[in-house]
Amino acid sequence: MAKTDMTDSFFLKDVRILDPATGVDTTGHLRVEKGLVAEFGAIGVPSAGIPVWEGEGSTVTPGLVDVHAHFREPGFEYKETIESGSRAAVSGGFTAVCVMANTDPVNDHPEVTLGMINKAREIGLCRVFPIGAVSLGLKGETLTEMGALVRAGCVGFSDDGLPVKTSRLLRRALEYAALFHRPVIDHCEDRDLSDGGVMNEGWVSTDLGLRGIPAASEEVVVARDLEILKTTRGRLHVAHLSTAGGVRLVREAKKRHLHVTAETCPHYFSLTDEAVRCHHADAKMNPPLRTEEDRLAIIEGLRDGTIDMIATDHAPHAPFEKEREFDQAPFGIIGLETAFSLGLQLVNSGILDLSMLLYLMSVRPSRVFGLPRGEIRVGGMADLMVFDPKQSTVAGVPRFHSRSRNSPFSGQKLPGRVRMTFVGGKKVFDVREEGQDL
Ligand SMILES: NC(=O)N[C@@H](CC(=O)O)C(=O)O
Ligand SMILES: [Zn+2]
Ligand SMILES: [Zn+2]
Repeated sequence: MAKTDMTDSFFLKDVRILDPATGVDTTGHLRVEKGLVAEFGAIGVPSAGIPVWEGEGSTVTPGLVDVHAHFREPGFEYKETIESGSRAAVSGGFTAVCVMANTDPVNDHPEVTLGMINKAREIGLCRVFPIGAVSLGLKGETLTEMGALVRAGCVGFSDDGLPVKTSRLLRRALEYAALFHRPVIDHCEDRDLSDGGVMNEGWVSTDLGLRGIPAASEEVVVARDLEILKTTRGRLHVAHLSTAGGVRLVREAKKRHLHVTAETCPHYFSLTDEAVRCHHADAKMNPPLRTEEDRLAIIEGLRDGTIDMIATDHAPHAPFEKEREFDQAPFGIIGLETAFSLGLQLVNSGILDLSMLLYLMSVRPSRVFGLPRGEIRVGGMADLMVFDPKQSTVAGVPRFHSRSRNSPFSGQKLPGRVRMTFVGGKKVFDVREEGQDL
C-alpha cells in the first residue's frame, strides 16, 4: 500500500496555482475535500481538522499524464513491476500512465488487462490504463478481441516494440478500434530497413562502427500508416516520433484533416546520436537518438502543434542486460522520473512556456486518450502535481524509484523538483518522506 496519508482532503498553503485547461493562474492556497478541488486562491487557512501542507512558493498544476510506458508486469518483474513503475511515475509528477502490451503474457486477453488494473488499484499510487495488443501475441497475424479488451479497460491498441506488421492488419485494426472509439498506436519502423541496426545511421554510427537504423525506417511506415488511415474511419496515434521526415509527414497529414495524433519523448528533443559515444547502451533506444537537424524538427513540431504530446516511452531494462556489448543490449531507457525536468529545460531556454509544456504533458494526452485528469476548478478532480521550478534535481541513483537504472541522464543536474503528487486527493508522493537529503 502507499505509504502516505490516505486522507483525501487537505489544505495546500502558499502556492502558484496553474492549469492551462481552465485558464487558472493565480497565487494563494488550495483546499481539496474528498478528492475534489473545493476552493483556491485568496482563501482562509483552516486552524484545525485538515492536514496542511506547506507549498513554500511551489507551483501546483494538474498531474502529468503519460500515454506510453512499459511496466513489465506480468513477466519481466526483474526490470519493473506495476508497483515500482507506479512509484517512479508519482515521483515524476505523473498521476495517470498508459502501459504497453509487450508483457509476458502479452496483454492480448481481458484477463491480463484486468490483472494489471486490479494490481494497480491495490497499489493505489498512480492511475494505470492498459493498452491492448493489436495482434495476438504481438505476432502480427490475428487481431485481438478489441471489444472484450475495451470492456476490460484497455484505452487503445498497439503492438509497440514492433510495428503493426502488415498494411492489411493495420487497416482492419483501425476499422475495429474505431467501433470502440479507440486509437491504434503504431511504433513506426520498417524492420527490413532497420536490418539489425542498433543506433541512428549517420556519421556517428560510421565512426563507431555500429550498424545504423536509417531515418527512412520511421518515415516509410509513418507514410504507409497515414495513407491507410485515409481509407478508414479510424484514429492513428504515432508513437515516439524521432525524425524530421516523420514530423513533416504528420504535419502534412493534419493539413489534410486525417485523424492522426503524435507523440515524441523527452530524449528526442534533448539528445542526439552523439550521446551514444559517452552513455553507450544507456543511450540505446528504439527509435534511436537522431541528428541535431531531427532534434530541432521535433522541437518545431512541439511548438506548432504537429506533435500533440510528450510521452516517456519509459522502457526499463536491468543493469546486466544494458551492460552487454552495445549490439547485444536491449533497446529502451527509463523516463518517468526525468521527463518533466527535461520539459522544463525547454521552458527555461524559452522554447515553450510552462502552460504549453503542461498542455503537452497533461491536457492533450488526457483528451486524446479519454483519460481522467486533474483540473483546477471547483469540483475538479484533485490529481495534482506540486513542483518547485527554482530547485534542481540530480537524476539517478539513489533517487530513482524505478527498478531499473538505464538512463542517459543519470548524474545530470536537471531543473525543477517534484515535491508532492496527489491522486484523487490522496498524497501518493512527498519528497520529504524520501529518507535522504535530496
Ligand atoms: N523503446 C524501446 O527502445 N523499447 C521498448 C519498446 C518500444 O517502445 O518500441 C521496450 O519495450 O523496451
Ligand atoms: Zn516502440
Ligand atoms: Zn514503447
